[in-house]
Amino acid sequence: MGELWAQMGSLMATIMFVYAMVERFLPTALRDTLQINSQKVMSLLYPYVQITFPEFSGERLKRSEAYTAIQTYLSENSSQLAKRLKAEVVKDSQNPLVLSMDDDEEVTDEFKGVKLWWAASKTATNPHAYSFSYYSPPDGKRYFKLTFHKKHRDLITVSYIKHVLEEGKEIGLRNRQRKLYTNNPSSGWYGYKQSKWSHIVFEHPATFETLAMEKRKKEEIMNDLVKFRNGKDYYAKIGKAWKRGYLLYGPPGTGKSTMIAAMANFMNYDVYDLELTAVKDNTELRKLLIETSSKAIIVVEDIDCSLDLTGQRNMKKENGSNNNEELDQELRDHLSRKEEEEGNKSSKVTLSGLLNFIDGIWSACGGERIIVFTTNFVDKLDPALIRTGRMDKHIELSYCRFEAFKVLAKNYLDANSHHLFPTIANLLQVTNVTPADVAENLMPKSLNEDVDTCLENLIHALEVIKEEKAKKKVEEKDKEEENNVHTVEDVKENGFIL
Ligand SMILES: Nc1ncnc2c1ncn2[C@@H]1O[C@H](COP(=O)(O)OP(=O)(O)OP(=O)(O)O)[C@@H](O)[C@H]1O
Ligand SMILES: [Mg+2]
Repeated sequence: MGELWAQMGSLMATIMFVYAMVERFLPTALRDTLQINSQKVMSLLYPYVQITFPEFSGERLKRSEAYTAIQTYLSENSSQLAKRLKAEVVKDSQNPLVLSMDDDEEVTDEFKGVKLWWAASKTATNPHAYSFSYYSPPDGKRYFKLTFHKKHRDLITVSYIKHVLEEGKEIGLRNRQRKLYTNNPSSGWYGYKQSKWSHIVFEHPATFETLAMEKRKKEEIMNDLVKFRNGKDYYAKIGKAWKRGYLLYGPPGTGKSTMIAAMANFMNYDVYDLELTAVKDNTELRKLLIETSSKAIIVVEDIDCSLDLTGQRNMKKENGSNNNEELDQELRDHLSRKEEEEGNKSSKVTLSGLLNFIDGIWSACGGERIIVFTTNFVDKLDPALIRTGRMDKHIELSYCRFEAFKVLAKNYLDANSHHLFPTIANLLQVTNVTPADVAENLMPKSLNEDVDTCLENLIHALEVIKEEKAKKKVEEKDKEEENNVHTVEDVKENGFIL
């Protein structure tokens, strides 16, 4: 055995010596030929292809999207197989602790029957280069290495990598923490902390299940949303931008804002709450649109109050305090200056600007976006704004009827049925109360209030409303009759013959 080791040692020494001689004395051209041929021999002996995906490519500024997507893909699909895992706290993720494979760990994957190997590695840094330095050596550059047999080159480079990147992005979007954005006034768009939108984590708990609404109507909206979500290819086929507009209208407290939150939770989308009065002009509006991401709901609440879409602002000006004769000149001047200032400050977004925002050429950028407008007065809106194609689906949220009440009773009291339900059903048919009012009455106000007390409270409130309504009706009838009598007396007095 000792002899064998001695022979091995001398063989190695000879090889090293020959290699050094070749390096030193062989002409460069000959050396290159030798190298190419040796690589050919190696590739015959080792028929595998390797692709590396570095964490930072080029300038070390931005993490490579491909690296992040691969990491997410591998965390979800292969981390169960890895023996050594790395735990990272990832910001903006639903589950902040994400496990991924550790450095120098290898996992296998399979694609259409082909086996592949993924390894997480790190380039080594030379510690001697930092031996006299105050700083510790930097971490090596991380990368993923994909290895597969060369006969599957086309399948892997064309289909598999695309599949991994798409799936990784999809998982990332699914696991991300959703955000609620609101637009900043343009004075804050530039400078050190420039941003057009500010955000917080979106945590509204509303769902379609808790939304008080007729079941049929609810299902119709959910089906519409699902169809939209799965419609990427369809929209491309018909040559339409992948977006859909919803107009939610109804009296205050009927659940328009709640429905938007339910939609966002159902679709797993971010919400951009656009405050139009803070947008100076159409150009700013377009810039804001460009900065929105895909998989988002863009909301404009109370559209009738946000913009001069109805000619209201002019009316307000005409009736303004400046016309008051009693005001002295100085005060009038002051008010007119102030109005002018406000006019300059306020939004110059026009109807055509908003229409362009919804379905102009720019609106197609980003894709997969829902635009929602809400209003209390649908009749006040310009028909151009809500025509089909812009606002594709009009949803009326109305007063609370029995079916909606049952959802609220289940949400607030865990009551699926009760002997007081029929009384409530009858009362709801003759009173126009909003789900917000019903919800308020159903909510227990103290620890002593049980289901019976809450339902009785609601019945009492509904009866009061019913009585008031009846009283109002009688008063209106009396007034009408009184007017009729006056008319008859006037006619008599003026000598007309009936
Ligand atoms: N359909 C509903 N289902 C469940 N809860 C509702 C519903 N409508 C109203 N509510 C309750 O009433 C509150 C007010 O509702 P919401 O803010 O959604 O009304 P809105 O229609 O947006 O009113 P506004 O026109 O004043 O903006 C909500 O917090 C919710 O608890
Ligand atoms: Mg609202």
